[in-house]
Amino acid sequence: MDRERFEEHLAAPNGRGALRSGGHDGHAGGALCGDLIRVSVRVEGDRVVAAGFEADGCGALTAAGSAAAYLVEGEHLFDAARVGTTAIAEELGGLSPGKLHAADLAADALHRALGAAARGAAVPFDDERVLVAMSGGVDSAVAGHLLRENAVAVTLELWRDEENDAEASCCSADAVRLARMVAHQMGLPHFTLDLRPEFRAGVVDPFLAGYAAGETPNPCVSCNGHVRLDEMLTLADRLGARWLATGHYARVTEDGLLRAAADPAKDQSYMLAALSPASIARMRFPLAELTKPEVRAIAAEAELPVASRADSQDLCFLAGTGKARFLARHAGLEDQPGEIVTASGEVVGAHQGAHHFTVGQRKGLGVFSPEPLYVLRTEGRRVVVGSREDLATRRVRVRGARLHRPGSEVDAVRLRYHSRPVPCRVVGEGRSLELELDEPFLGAAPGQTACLLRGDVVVGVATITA
Ligand SMILES: Nc1ncnc2c1ncn2[C@@H]1O[C@H](COP(=O)(O)OP(=O)(O)OP(=O)(O)O)[C@@H](O)[C@H]1O
Repeated sequence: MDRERFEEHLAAPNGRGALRSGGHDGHAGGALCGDLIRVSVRVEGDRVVAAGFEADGCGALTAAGSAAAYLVEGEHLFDAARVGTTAIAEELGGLSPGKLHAADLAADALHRALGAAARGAAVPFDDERVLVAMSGGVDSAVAGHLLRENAVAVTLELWRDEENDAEASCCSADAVRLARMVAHQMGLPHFTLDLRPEFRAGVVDPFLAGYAAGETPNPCVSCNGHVRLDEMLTLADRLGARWLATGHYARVTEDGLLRAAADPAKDQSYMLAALSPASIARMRFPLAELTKPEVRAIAAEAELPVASRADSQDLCFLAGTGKARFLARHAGLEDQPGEIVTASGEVVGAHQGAHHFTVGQRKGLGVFSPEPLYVLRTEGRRVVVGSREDLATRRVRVRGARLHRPGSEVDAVRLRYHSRPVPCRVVGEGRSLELELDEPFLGAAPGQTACLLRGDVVVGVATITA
């Protein structure tokens, strides 16, 4: 460690107290670690014209804030967005492992400030440039790697609360740091975009309302369709990027519709079903033709530090919490005991709360029966169960339908993320439709997405209704 640069930054910090107003702020640290830092930048066009910081903590934090402000002021926005923990530590002549935390916090704050400022930036348009959505997972890291010649990276902060529900998930600060490190290792500019208010209003609140109304909502479909990809496309405009790429497994047809990925086991077109054709026209899915083992092999070959990182398993905001606790905390959906009854009204058991059940559910009913029993529906506090035959349906009503092709072209529907498409016919017109299925389907749950297909091409989307 070379103390000289460190001491210089400490003795005469660059930009300390600067930009109390007129810039965009990013904050990092908190009560837990005892260090707090604000970094501010003012961006005009494609340049960082001013930078400043304020730090409350150890000397290393002040030096790191000063280094961050010094490294980005006067720089092109993309060069500023290439400054991370390593560059800050290097500017300080190297930091001991104990002090590296200060550089991490300064980089966190800097990237939040750059992300906020980027929403008002105006970088000249480049037909080849692609904004890559990097979550800190292996899929999007490989997407970034494959497009690295023309890529700029962004990571979204979607959810964080006092009890840190999602500390292990794609939305947490750790995942943002990891994504930033991977992007910087590839030489890419990286931005952190704080979408917590939009995510709360557009995804979490409707999710909570859906459960409160006895439905089983599909938050990832609405997040992709109406929140995160729209916001990233707007950012792409600001950063002069024509394209937006993600690590989803999906394809785009020549006439601009979504199509299932080459690997049916990984296909995520269902999760993207609510994307508008205008958005699809700007999307790139570099993993479209790959299998997961191929993606991991590319990551290992390129020595990406996330090559063996586990896939995400749950909704990002539920990680570390579980649905029941989340619903109790955020929607006040406390357990309310009730009866489990058959369709004819016979009481066959008891439960702790109807919101724990989904139409089609078989496990966890706690009812002894010679024949398997399934949840048919919930009625207030009562959970109605029945046989497989009772559950099977050949008619499904949907609401909020949006078709990109005439209804007569729909030949199948996927009624759950991992279920097989069922051949069907659309009856009716407008936003409320009926689907006549060629074969019975078990467990069409109100609130879930109905992904309307022609072959393996997504030609429409709707929500299953009661
Ligand atoms: N917080 C985030 N910030 C930026 N992009 C994200 C974020 N979360 C997800 N994405 C984008 O959406 C894609 C699909 O997200 P999903 O949550 O399904 O993760 P995944 O399939 O486990 O992918 P990955 O391995 O990249 O995390 C990701 O590959 C990434 O491009």
